[in-house]
Amino acid sequence: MMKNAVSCHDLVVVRGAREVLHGIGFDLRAGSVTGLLGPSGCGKTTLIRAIVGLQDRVTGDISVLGLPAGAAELRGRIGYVTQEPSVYGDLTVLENVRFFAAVLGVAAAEVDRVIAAVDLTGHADARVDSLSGGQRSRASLAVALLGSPELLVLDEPTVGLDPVLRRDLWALFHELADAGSTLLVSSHVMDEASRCDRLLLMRDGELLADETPEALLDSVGTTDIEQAFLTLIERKAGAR
Ligand SMILES: Nc1ncnc2c1ncn2[C@@H]1O[C@H](COP(=O)(O)OP(=O)(O)OP(=O)(O)O)[C@@H](O)[C@H]1O
Repeated sequence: MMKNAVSCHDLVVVRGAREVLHGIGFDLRAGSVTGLLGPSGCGKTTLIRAIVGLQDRVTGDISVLGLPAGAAELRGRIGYVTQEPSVYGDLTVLENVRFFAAVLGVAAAEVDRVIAAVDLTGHADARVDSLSGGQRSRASLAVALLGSPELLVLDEPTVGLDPVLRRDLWALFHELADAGSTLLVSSHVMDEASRCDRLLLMRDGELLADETPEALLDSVGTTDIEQAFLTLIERKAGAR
């Protein structure tokens, strides 16, 4: 089995007139849930877009499931959920999922499974534009789960969700990882960090940490991820 689902080295990305990622490197172990955490604007979405092969002006190496990021053979092997819902508002949840299953050539039996996985069975016949924001993002997630992709990249999937749904979604992420998928989940909510197998902490286009939550807390002698993040920022400023 492949050890690393993603390997990045010396990743630099320029957007507009600015360099927004400044030489990032890390590996994502296959079958794990990695949290990509950092404040708004630090470059999480840019990094995610580079991994899924959608970002222009990328230099450095990114290997995804053993292939260069963006390779045509990766289509169907990666599920990507953006911050914007990617489902049609004028179709029901069921119609959306059936449509994307047909487009992707995924067995019809998968449709009910992915809707149940995101806990939308009770809303399967509701039009997406009548759902709450959190329900809409779960409908997008259901589509991303079609075909059981080996790599799932989720950009802030828990924004706006209540604590119970957040807990249930994190439980789902770990079930998917236990079944062999690799997940990269971005968030700017630090308290989600403890739910991850591993953390990438970002700030201003750089990685401040690439650790397990426990190792990160130990290394700065705190029990609070937010405090750990602040300490790392101070250490970095002191080292300059
Ligand atoms: N289309 C663009 N053109 C130029 N610069 C951009 C563009 N999109 C984003 N940026 C800049 O790139 C930087 C990283 O943005 P990015 O969206 O990756 O951050 P983020 O960490 O995902 O933020 P958020 O948590 O708010 O989604 C920001 O400084 C942003 O202003």
